[in-house]
Amino acid sequence: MLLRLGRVPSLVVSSAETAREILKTQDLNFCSRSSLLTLKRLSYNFLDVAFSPHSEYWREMRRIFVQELMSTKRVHSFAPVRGEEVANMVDSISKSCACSMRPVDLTEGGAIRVTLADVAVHVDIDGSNIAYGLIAFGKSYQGRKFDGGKFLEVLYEVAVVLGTFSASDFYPSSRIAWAVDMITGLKGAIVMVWAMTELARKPELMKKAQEEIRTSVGNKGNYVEEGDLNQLHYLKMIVKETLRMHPPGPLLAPRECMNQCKVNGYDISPGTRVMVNVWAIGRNPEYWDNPDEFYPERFEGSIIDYNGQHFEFLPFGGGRRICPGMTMGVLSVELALANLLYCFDWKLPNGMNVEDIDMDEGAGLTIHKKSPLFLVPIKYNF
Ligand code: HEM
Repeated sequence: MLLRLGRVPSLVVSSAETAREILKTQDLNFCSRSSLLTLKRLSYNFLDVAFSPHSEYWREMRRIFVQELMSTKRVHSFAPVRGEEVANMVDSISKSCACSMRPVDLTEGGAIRVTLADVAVHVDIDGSNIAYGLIAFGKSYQGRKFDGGKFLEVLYEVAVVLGTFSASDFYPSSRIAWAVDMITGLKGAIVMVWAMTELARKPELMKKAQEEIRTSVGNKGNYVEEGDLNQLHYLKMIVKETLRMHPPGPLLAPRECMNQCKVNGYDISPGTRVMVNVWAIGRNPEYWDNPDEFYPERFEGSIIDYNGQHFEFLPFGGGRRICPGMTMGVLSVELALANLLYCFDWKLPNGMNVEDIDMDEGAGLTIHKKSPLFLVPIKYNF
């Protein structure tokens, strides 16, 4: 579908077959990003990886990012940081359920977001020479006190201000939200919230996941550790199913066509903005049975994965611009979700029924839950 948004010809791709054409067969024609003014300023004239147009500079930056920061070895070396943050999250929820049956807010600003933002920011900033001290966020920053919450606050504020002044974006604030998510990896918060929302609507699935985790991990410690995750097949299916139904980047990050080419017989001009609608593809009945049903079992014995090779399931995109933080993002989500399910039973607040859970999605280029998710945690004791 070709739309003209302002003066920008914008191509929306909504089938797995055409997504393959864009992200694989003709990836070299479509692996640039649009040069939006807001992003240009936010990224100091595209000095980043995510928004930089295709160039020698981007190739080199991405190579460094992938090899030095996001290699499997490096991501695993951050395990203690993730463990510490997840423990903080569990402890803070434990405190609130020790005193009362008070519901906790699991959405933005709530326990989950803080945890994953901290983990992601550790890693993001660690990439530069400012370095590894930051891994212990809140502790030291080249000898100075570093306040992670404040840092995020400032980042958001700058983003919003830039969004306000830009005339060139058609969705200023949401595009900026995407930018901030991209920089900080906040999309992992989004996934956690949807996973808990879907499980709250289907208590039998939540119970099944809890049984798997509690049986497999037993009572050897207070938390699920990263080494335990390999055994948790059902949990992994829940994360996949959440990414299918609620991909945090429903249109990926907009690409830009670099060369005159043909897609499905149509002429596409250089400069055309390209959005791959992975949300629609993930809910297309041609590829998925009962696509609107949250049914993690559909991944049982299936080879479909989010590695960019299965074009009906593209939560991390594909081709040269595929998300380089995939391993890190999935690990963080799996670990945090496993701990929420291992350490607590979850109930709906008094007077609330499953049908009352609001599934509305916030508008924008990232799809977050519009209203907060309040659940009552009950500490589980072996
Ligand atoms: C569950 C969590 C995450 C999801 C669902 C996600 C999703 C995405 C998507 C859809 C894209 C666009 C891909 C494309 O255009 O084909 C992307 C790009 C990117 N992501 Fe992620 N991401 C996640 C976590 C992370 C984390 C933790 C980091 C870094 C620490 C990260 C860093 C990036 C970067 C740098 C890009 C731009 C790559 C480029 O343009 O070359 N992401 N991500």
